[in-house]
Formats: sequence, C-alpha cells, structure tokens
Amino acid sequence: MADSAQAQKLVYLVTGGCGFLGEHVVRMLLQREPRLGELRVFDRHLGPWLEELKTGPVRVTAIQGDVTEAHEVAAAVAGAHVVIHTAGLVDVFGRASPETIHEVNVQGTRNVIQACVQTGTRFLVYTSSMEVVGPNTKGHPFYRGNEDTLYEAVHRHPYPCSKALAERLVLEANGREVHGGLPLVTCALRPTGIYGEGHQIMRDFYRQGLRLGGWLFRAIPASVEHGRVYVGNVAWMHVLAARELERRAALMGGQVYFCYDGSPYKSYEDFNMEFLGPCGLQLVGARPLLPYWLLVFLAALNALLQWLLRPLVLYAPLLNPYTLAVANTTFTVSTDKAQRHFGYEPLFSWEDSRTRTILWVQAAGSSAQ
Ligand SMILES: NC(=O)C1=CN([C@@H]2O[C@H](COP(=O)(O)OP(=O)(O)OC[C@H]3O[C@@H](n4cnc5c(N)ncnc54)[C@H](O)[C@@H]3O)[C@@H](O)[C@H]2O)C=CC1
Ligand SMILES: C[C@@H](CO)CCC[C@@H](C)[C@H]1CC[C@H]2[C@@H]3[C@H](O)CC4=CC(=O)CC[C@]4(C)[C@H]3CC[C@]12C
Repeated sequence: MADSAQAQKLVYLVTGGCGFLGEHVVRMLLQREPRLGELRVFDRHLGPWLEELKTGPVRVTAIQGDVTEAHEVAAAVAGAHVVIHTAGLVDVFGRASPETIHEVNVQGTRNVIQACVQTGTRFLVYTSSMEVVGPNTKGHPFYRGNEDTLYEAVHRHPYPCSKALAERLVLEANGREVHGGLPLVTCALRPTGIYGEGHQIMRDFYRQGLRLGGWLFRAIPASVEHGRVYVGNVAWMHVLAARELERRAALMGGQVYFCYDGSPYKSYEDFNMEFLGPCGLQLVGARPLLPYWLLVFLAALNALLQWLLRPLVLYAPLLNPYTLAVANTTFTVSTDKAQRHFGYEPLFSWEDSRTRTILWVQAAGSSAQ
C-alpha cells in the first residue's frame, strides 16, 4: 500500500475459505501477512476449526453465505481491501448439474466482481485452474508449457467451461473503475492438480487401497505426466499475489499465473504413490492392467448408469469419460512467471510437501478405520 499508509491494517476476504485450498489460504494469511487487520472467511459451509482462529490477534469474521446471492457477496465485500476468490464448485464427476456449476463458478464470480465495483474494493485474486487451458477434448498433450504456450483450449465439460468463463470475467474486469474512482486490479492463478493435507480424492484412494488389502491397480500408463502442486505453495502464491497487486498493478493486473513448485512430474497414479506407498499401499503393474479400450468402455458405462439412475440415486464414480481423458493426457507446466512478476518462490520444498501429505494421509486413513 502507499508509503504513508505503511502501518495500515488491511481487511481481507477469502471466499470459499473453508474448502481444501481456502483453509490453507486462511491459515497462510494469518501466519504470513503482517498487515492483516481483519480476515473475513466467506463460505456456504463454515468449518468448526474457524473457532480456534478467533482467539488470535487478528479479527477473524466467519460469514456463512452463498456467492450466487449478490447481496450476500456485496455485504461481505464492503470495506475489504483485498478479495481472494477461491469459492467454486469443483465437480468433474456429475454430482451437480451443469446449470449449478455455471451458477456458482460463473455467476458467483460475476457477483464478486460486481461487489468490488460497487463497494470500492480494488484488489481481486481469482483461483482459476489449469483446466481453463486443458487437457482439451482432443487429448493433445501440454508438455512443460507456460502461460504463453499455444494450445487449442477446447472444452465441453461444465467444470472447465465454467472456470474459463469466470477467468475471462476476472481478467476483463481489470482496470474497471470501482466506487471512489480508482481502478480494479485483478489477476488469476491457475493451479494444476492440488495435493496436500485435506485432499479428499487422495484420502479416498488410500481408503480404497486399504479395502483392497493394500493394493491399487495401475490404470494409466506411467509415461503420462501430470502437473501437481502442493496446497501450501498454492496458498502462499495467493497470499503473495494479493500482497503485491497494488505495488505491481501495471505488471500484474489482468495477468494469469500457473501455480507451480518443485513437485516432480509423474503420472497421476505414480505421483499418488509418493504418499500412499509410505502408508503401506502398493501399485500393481508396471503397465496398465486393463487395455485402454476397456477403460473407455467402463467410463462410458458409468456415464450411462449415472444417466439412467439419476431419477433414483446419485451414481458418481471417479471414472467417467472426462476424468479418464484428463488422467490419460499429459499436462505439465514449467514456468517462472510468478517469480518474475511478484517474487514467488515455493515456501515448501518437495520433501516438506511430501512429508506433510504422508502424515495427513496416515491420520486421515486411520480415523476412517
Ligand atoms: N482441487 C484442485 O485440484 C484444484 C482446484 N482449483 C480451484 O480451487 C478452488 C478451491 O478448490 P478446492 O479447495 O479444491 O475445492 P473445495 O470444494 O474443497 O472448496 C471450495 C469451497 O467453496 C465453497 N463453495 C462452493 N459453492 C459455494 C457457494 N455457492 N457459495 C459460497 N461458497 C461456496 C465450498 O463450500 C468449499 O468450502 C476452486 O475454485 C477450484 O476450481 C483449481 C485447480 C485445481
Ligand atoms: C482413471 C482412474 C484410475 O486410477 C484415475 C482417475 C483420476 C481422476 C479422478 C483425476 C485425474 C486428474 C484429476 C484432475 C486434475 O488434477 C485437474 C483438476 C483440476 C481442477 O481444477 C479440479 C480437479 C481436477 C479436474 C482433477 C479431478 C480428478 C482427476 C480427474
């Protein structure tokens, strides 16, 4: 902020602050943002862990609300200096309707932007996704790409479509005049597949492995590389981006940044084994045990069953045509844009990220027994 206001305490709002990533952003802000005066945590479902944060030196305000309700968003945003908008409906399994995904991810983001404009909040960091780029419907690999890599970003699935639309809204809003006459400054961060403490899919794989007597079965070739990034580093990148947006508005405003760290490039399953292996699981097969055409068939069957059963029950397994395509397509990033633009360096080494995740998987697994 301006020199004369060095000591000014700032009000931050984190939407989706009780989600997997949101909780890490909230905790990271409390630990690493010295100018934080008040932290507003906005979510549809508030976590009980928020209570323990209320006893610290920073005022923590829990706000139960829905990003699709414009008036609730406006009330939460009013008076905030910075908004970190991570709230979103992350659904690639067909649990929610395409309309609901659009409503939360696109209209919700529109409401956040509108609230900033109406109330005079100038700084907005949006959690986008690698899915805004790809993998595309044609299964083209994106190999060690960066923010400038040319790639045919064609989507049909509601989740990536909604993230792409929302990201565009955020970037187009950069420079818009907010209440008070100053310009809005926005940027979008694009995590690849996030892992770490609180990662529910990792926990589900662990439990599944335990149920199968300690075995998991390879379904995807080891040669398909997936970009993964540790949740603590994604949170740190949000905190840094939010902090630097004013000072570097001309450089950062309207920009996108992939989220990256030192996590190794591996296939989705081999990467998961970095954590599940030390927890006692084994991945069977150097090659996929089932032929790819059979997986395609099973994924299509799951989609059909989901559609047929929908009037009776929600059937939403991990494997469907979309998740198979994502899991089976190389998508890795190699960039230093966040380092060049706002000095980002990962806070957690790969070794730390791995150890923290293993400890969490062990604890989450045993609490399920
Ligand atoms: N999990 C991943 O691997 C990746 C996630 N992302 C993005 O990161 C963000 C956070 O994702 P996760 O933490 O994984 O998901 P999550 O589901 O754990 O967290 C999302 C949070 O948003 C809240 N929320 C959902 N709908 C809401 C609404 N209508 N109003 C208010 N709050 C609402 C949920 O209650 C939840 O606490 C999302 O925007 C997602 O698109 C991006 C790339 C990868
Ligand atoms: C075929 C199965 C055999 O074991 C494995 C199925 C794994 C899938 C459920 C996951 C593979 C890749 C994941 C996605 C990827 O990490 C990118 C994502 C980014 C987001 O913004 C949201 C989550 C996700 C789409 C993530 C979802 C789960 C996978 C498809």
